[in-house]
Amino acid sequence: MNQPVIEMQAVGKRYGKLTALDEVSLTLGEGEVLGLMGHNGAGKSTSMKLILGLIRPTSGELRVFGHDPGGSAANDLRLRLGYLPENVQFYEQLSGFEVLDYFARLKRIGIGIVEPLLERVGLGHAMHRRVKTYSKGMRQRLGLAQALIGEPRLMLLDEPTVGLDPMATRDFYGMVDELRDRGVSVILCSHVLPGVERHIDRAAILGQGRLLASGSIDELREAADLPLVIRLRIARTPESIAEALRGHGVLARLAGDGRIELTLPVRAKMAVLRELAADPEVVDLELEPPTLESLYAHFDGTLRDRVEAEPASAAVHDAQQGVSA
Ligand SMILES: Nc1ncnc2c1ncn2[C@@H]1O[C@H](COP(=O)(O)OP(=O)(O)OP(=O)(O)O)[C@@H](O)[C@H]1O
Repeated sequence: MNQPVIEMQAVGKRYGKLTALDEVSLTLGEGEVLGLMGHNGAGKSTSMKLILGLIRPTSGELRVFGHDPGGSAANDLRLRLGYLPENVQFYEQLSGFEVLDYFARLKRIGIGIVEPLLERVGLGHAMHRRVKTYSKGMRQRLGLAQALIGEPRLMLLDEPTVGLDPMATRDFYGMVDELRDRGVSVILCSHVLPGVERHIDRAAILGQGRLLASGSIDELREAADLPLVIRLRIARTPESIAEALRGHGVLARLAGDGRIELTLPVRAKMAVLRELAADPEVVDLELEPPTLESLYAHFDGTLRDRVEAEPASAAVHDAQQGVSA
């Protein structure tokens, strides 16, 4: 396997007594898109700042393209990184062209890249308009163009689609897909974003600085073992359907749109589908595997369980220490 673009081994970051990141281990390969998810204060921005070399870990080992991002290779590394911060701000009086020209000069990249880059993010038509006239989606495109200066091999995108309408969000993910196709590695940092799962290879879920789960969506689905939902168009009562599928662990209820919603264990999927396919009264059915949102809620729930269990286990530990002392 090629050298990972990012290698985090038991990385910790403390601010005084506060543990912002607690022994987090993660890798990111070339051309991989990772969704870094977590609630407010989970440690997402801290992870980004560590990777960017803006802060140093308190413990553990972090390598970006094989180097310490806060070490002597930091300047070279930054040329290979692109960063789109949350709520990106620009000089409002400048045009999109002038903004990008300014950032290109900071990175010591020739002005010749500015126009093609603005075209690439769909701002060609507005490049000479002042930023203050740009919509949220246009500002976000400009932010992406800024992050793309110098053709970075690793992009860090912080909450990139917050506030974008569905079309602008779709366009934005289209650009992420394009980056992946070019072999660029991407970290999409977010609270959970609807629809993001199609555009990421793996998700990592942080909670209170700990890595609660990481893997492909399929791996997370398997680990979470959440029930599957099947929605049926059929002129029968939920009770009669549950009765017909007895033995498969199926729950049935009438959904708001008149469909019947079945909830069942994943292991019963094929057996239930075969029975439904053979039933002439089933007009239509939709399969709804657990979404990233429900997986996130599941793993975030495990954090709450752990935190609730911890005082008890700590008390047991203290008690045991007391006995042995
Ligand atoms: N410079 C700092 N000094 C002290 N504590 C900090 C500092 N930066 C972050 N923290 C704390 O570290 C924890 C993780 O913060 P971080 O910004 O990484 O969270 P986040 O997941 O990005 O949250 P959000 O979604 O709100 O941006 C929080 O408890 C935060 O208060």
